[in-house]
Amino acid sequence: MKYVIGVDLGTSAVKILLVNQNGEVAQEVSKSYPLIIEKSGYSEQNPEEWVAKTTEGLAELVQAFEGDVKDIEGISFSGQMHGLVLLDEANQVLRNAILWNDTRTTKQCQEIYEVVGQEKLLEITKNPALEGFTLPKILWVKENEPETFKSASVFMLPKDYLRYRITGNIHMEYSDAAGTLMLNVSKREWSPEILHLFGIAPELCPPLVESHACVGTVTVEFAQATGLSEATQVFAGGADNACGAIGSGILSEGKTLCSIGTSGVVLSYEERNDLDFEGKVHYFNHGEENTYYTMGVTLAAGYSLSWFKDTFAKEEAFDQFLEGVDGVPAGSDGLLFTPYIVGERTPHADSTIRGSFIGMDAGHERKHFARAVLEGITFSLNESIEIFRNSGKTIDSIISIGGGAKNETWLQMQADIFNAKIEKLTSEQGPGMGAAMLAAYGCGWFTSLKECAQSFIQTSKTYHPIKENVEAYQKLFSIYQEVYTQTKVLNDQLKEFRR
Ligand SMILES: Nc1ncnc2c1ncn2[C@@H]1O[C@H](COP(=O)(O)OP(=O)(O)O)[C@@H](O)[C@H]1O
Ligand SMILES: O=C(CO)[C@@H](O)[C@H](O)COP(=O)(O)O
Repeated sequence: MKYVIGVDLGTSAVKILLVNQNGEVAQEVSKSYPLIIEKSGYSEQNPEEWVAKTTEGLAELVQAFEGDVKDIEGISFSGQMHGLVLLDEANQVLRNAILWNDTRTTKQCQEIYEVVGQEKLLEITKNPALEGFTLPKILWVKENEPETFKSASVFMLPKDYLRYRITGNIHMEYSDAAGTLMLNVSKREWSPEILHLFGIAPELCPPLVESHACVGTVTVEFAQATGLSEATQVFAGGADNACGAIGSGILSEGKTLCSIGTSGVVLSYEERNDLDFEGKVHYFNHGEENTYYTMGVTLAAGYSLSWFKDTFAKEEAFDQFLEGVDGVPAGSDGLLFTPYIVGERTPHADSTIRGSFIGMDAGHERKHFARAVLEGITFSLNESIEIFRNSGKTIDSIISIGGGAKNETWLQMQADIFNAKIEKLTSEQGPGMGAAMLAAYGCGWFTSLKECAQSFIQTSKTYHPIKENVEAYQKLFSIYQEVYTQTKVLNDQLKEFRR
C-alpha cells in the first residue's frame, strides 16, 4: 500500500494526516502552539514553532508507521492564510509572523485605498483591503520597523515557509498568493502595478507554482530529523480554505462548504473569474488549476468558543464543556452572543467592533452561555450564506468541516440556522485531507482532483433542518443582525480603554 501525507498548518495547531491509496486516514497527529498577543488587535506566531512542531509530529507519525517508509510517496500542505513571514538575504526569519487575525493595519488599508483606488484594487485583486491580508502587513512593517523592511529579501506565507524548511526551495502557489492583495487574481501573476505603487521590489515575491506542483524532495537533514525518506516528493499545497474545499469535494459549481476552525468560512466554488460580488465576499484562486472560490469569513468562529472555554473552564475538554447545550432551547432562553472578539470581516469589515452578550438573565446558567456562543458564531456565518443567496445562488446543502464539525448539537444547529441540509464527512479534517489529495494527484495516483475526490471523500452523517427551530432562528437572526449597528458606537468609545 502507498501513502501520502497532508500537513495542515492551522492557527491553533499543526494537524498531520497519513492517508492511504483508498483515501483512508491511517494515522493522525496533532501538535498545538500558542498565539502571541502583545496588544489588543495583535496576533503573531514564531515560525520556528511551526517547524519544530511539524518535525516532532512527523517523527512521531513515522515512528508509529509499520510499513516501508519509502511507500510514503508524497507530502503536501494546507496553511493558515495571509500571515507575513519576512526573510533576510541568508533566508533567516526577521521577526515573528504577523497573522491573518491581526488587525493592527487599519491605517495601511486606508492608504491602499487612497493610493490604488477601491475600483482598481477590486479589478486587480478581486478583493477589498482588509487588515488580515498580507500587503497591509508589509506596509505596516515598512512604516513601523523600517530596518526590518530594509533587511527583507523575500516574503513568505506560513505553509510556504514551512515547506521551504523541508525542501530548501522557495515558492508560493496561487491559492495562497491570492490572499496577499498583490496578485492579479484573474491573470495569475504578481501585479506589477500594485508592487510599483507601494515601492515593493518584485524580488520580494516568490516564484508562483500550481498547488499540485512538485517543488522538490525532503532534505537530508529533514529526512534524518523525521525518519521520512529523502525520496519523498514535496508538493506545493494550498491555502487552508482552498484545501478545505478540495478535501470536501468542493470541485464543481453549486457546492457550498462551511468550515469552523479558528476562523469560520462559508465558501462556494466558482468556475469563472469575472463575477462581481463588489468585494462583499473574498474571491480567490482555488487549489485546482484555473478555478476559483468565493467566501465570507467570520474572524473568531472556533476562536470565540475556545476563548470562552479557556477563560471560564480551561481544564475542560470541548465535549465536557459543551455537555448540556443540547438541552437548552433554540435561542438560549433569550441570550444572544456576537462573536466579534477580535473584530469582524464578513459582512462588517470592522477591526474596532467587539463581542456582546445581550439579554443576560438571572436564570441563565453556563450551558446557556455556551449555547449562545455556538449560536452567535453560526449566525455570523449565516450572514455570509445570506450574501450568497441574495446574489442568486441556491444553497440547500452544505458540507461542514473543521473542529466545529466534531459536535452533533452544533451540526444540527447549522442545519437549523442555515435552513439547509448539513453533511458531515468521515474526516472533519478537510484542509489536511485536501493537502493529502494534492500530494496524491501530484504523485500521479489520479488524473484529476475530481477523480481523487470521488475515491477519497465520503459523507458519514446528514442533518436536516427542524421546522420549529428554523422558525425560531429566523426571528433570532433578525435580532442578531441589529446588535452590530446598536453596539458600533459604544465599541468605538470603548477602544481607548483596550490594552
Ligand atoms: N469537540 C469539539 N466540539 C466543538 N468544537 C470543537 C471541538 N474541538 C475543537 N472545536 C473547535 O474547533 C476549533 C479548532 O478547529 P481547527 O479546525 O482544528 O482549527 P485551526 O485549523 O484553525 O487550527 C476550536 O477553536 C474549537 O472552537
Ligand atoms: O483569514 C482567513 C481566510 O481569509 C482564515 O481562514 C485563515 O486562513 C485561518 O484559518 P483557520 O486557522 O481558522 O483554519
